[in-house]
Amino acid sequence: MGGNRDSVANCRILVVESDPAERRVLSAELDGAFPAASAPVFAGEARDALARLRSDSFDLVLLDIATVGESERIADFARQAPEAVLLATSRTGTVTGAVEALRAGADDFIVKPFTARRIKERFAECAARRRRPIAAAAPRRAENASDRDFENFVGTSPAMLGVYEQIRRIANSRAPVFITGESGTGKELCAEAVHARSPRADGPFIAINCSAIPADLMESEIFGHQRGAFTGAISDRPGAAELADGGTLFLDEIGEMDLGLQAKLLRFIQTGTVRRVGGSAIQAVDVRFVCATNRDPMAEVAEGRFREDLFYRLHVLPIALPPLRHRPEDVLPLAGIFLRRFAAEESKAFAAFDAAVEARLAAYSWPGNVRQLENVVRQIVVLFDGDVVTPEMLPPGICGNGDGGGRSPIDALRPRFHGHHAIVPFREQEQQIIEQALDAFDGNISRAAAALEIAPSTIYRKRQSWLGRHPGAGN
Ligand SMILES: Nc1ncnc2c1ncn2[C@@H]1O[C@H](COP(=O)(O)OP(=O)(O)OP(=O)(O)O)[C@@H](O)[C@H]1O
Repeated sequence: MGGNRDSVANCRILVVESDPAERRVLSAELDGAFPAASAPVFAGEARDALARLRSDSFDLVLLDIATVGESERIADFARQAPEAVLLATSRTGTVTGAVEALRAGADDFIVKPFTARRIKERFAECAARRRRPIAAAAPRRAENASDRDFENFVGTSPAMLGVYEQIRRIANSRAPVFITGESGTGKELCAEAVHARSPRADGPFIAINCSAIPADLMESEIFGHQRGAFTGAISDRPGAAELADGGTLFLDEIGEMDLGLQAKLLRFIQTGTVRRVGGSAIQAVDVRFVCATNRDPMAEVAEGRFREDLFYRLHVLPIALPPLRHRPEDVLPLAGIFLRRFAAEESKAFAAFDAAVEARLAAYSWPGNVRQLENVVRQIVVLFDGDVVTPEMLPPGICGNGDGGGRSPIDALRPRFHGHHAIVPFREQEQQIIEQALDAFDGNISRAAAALEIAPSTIYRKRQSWLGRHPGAGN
C-alpha cells in the first residue's frame, strides 16, 4: 500500500464523492495536477470505495463527509486503508465537523471548494507528519540520504554536532527525553531521531501535539475512549499511549497541556498503565516518553502552569536545540536542501542562490528558525521562476530594503494604519490578521502560524473563541 506516499506527483488517489457535478470539477482539477499518477479513481458510494480499497492500494483518499455518512464510516476507511492519507472534505466547514472527522481517523479536513495545489500541500504534510511507524521518519525518497548529516537533520555546526552526539548517547536508554528549543528549531526531528536510534526503532513512533487538539479531546487522544464515553464517541478507540506500545510516545508542546490532564499523565508514567475514557479495563503499556516545549519549563513550573512532579519525571535526559542564529553556518546547507526539495515538488528549475542572496540569508537572524527559512524558500519557489534565486525574490524583511513590492504572501499580512481613524478594536485586528494569514497559505494552519510566529494552537483557540462570539458561524 502506498509505495509512493512521500511523492506527491506519483500518488494514487481515490475520491469518494456522490455528487456528479463535484466529481467532474474534481476530475478536471486533479488530472493535470498529478501528472505522474494514474487517473484518480472515483467512487460514488462509501460501500463501493471500501470494496475498492480491499482490492487496490491508494496513497490518498479524499472523503466527502456527506457521501461517507456518519463518522463511524470514516473510521472504516481509516481501518481499511491504514497507510493512505485520509482527507475529509465538506462544503460546510464547521469546527464540530472537522473535529468529528479527525477523531474518526481522518488526517485532515478541507472545506470545498479547494484547488489541486491545496490538496497536494495537505497530502505532503499529512504524509510527512501523520501518526506513523518510524519508516516514515526515514529520509524523504526524493532526496538523497547523503544530503542529511544525522538522521533527518541537516547541519554540521559544532552546536548541532553536539546535539547529534547527545542523541547517540541517550538513544539506548528507556528514560524520558525532554527537548527544549525555540519554535522551528527541529524538536520533532530530534524526537524522531531519538526513536530511530533507539532499540525501539522497529516499534511505533506516535506524536501528539498537545496544543493542536482542544483540551476536552486531549484525554481521549492520549488514553483512548470506550464507545458512548461522551457525545460523539461512537466506537471504541485506542489512544496514542496504546498505539505507542513498544515504541515512543512523543508529546509535543507539552507546556500547553492542561493541569488536570498533567495529573493523569503523571499517573500513567508512574504506573505504566492506561484506562480509556469511559472504560474500566486497565492496560499495561510500554512506551518511552519524549516530550518537547518551546517554553522555558522551569519558568512554567514556577508560574504553576507545569506540575513540578511531572516535570521532574519527564526532565530526565534534556536536549536543548540551538536557535538557527547561533549556528549561521547551517543556514546555506539548509536553504540548499529546501530549494532542491521545493523545486522538485513544484516542478521548477531553481538550482542555486546567487552570491548576494547567500550573503543575505547567512546574515539574517531567523527568529522563526529553520521553519521560517523553509517557508521563505518555499514562497520563493512557488512565486517565482528561474534557475537561480536573486535578491529581488527575497521577502522584504530578509532582502533588507523593506520594499517587497507586495510579492510575498507575508507582505500582504502587514497591517497598514492611516491615522487614528483606522484604529479598530484589537480583537478585530487580531482576527483579521489571522484570517489574512490563513488566506495567504490556503487555509494551512501550521504555515499561517509559522508565518505569524505563533503556535498553531493559538489559531485553533482563537477560531473557537470567534465561533463563541458568533454562534453558528462556520470556519
Ligand atoms: N536541522 C534541520 N535539518 C533539516 N530540517 C530541519 C532541521 N530543523 C528543522 N527542520 C525542519 O524545519 C521544520 C520545523 O521543524 P520541527 O517541526 O521539528 O520544529 P519544532 O522545533 O518542533 O517546532 P515547533 O516548536 O513550532 O513545533 C520541519 O519541516 C523540519 O523538518
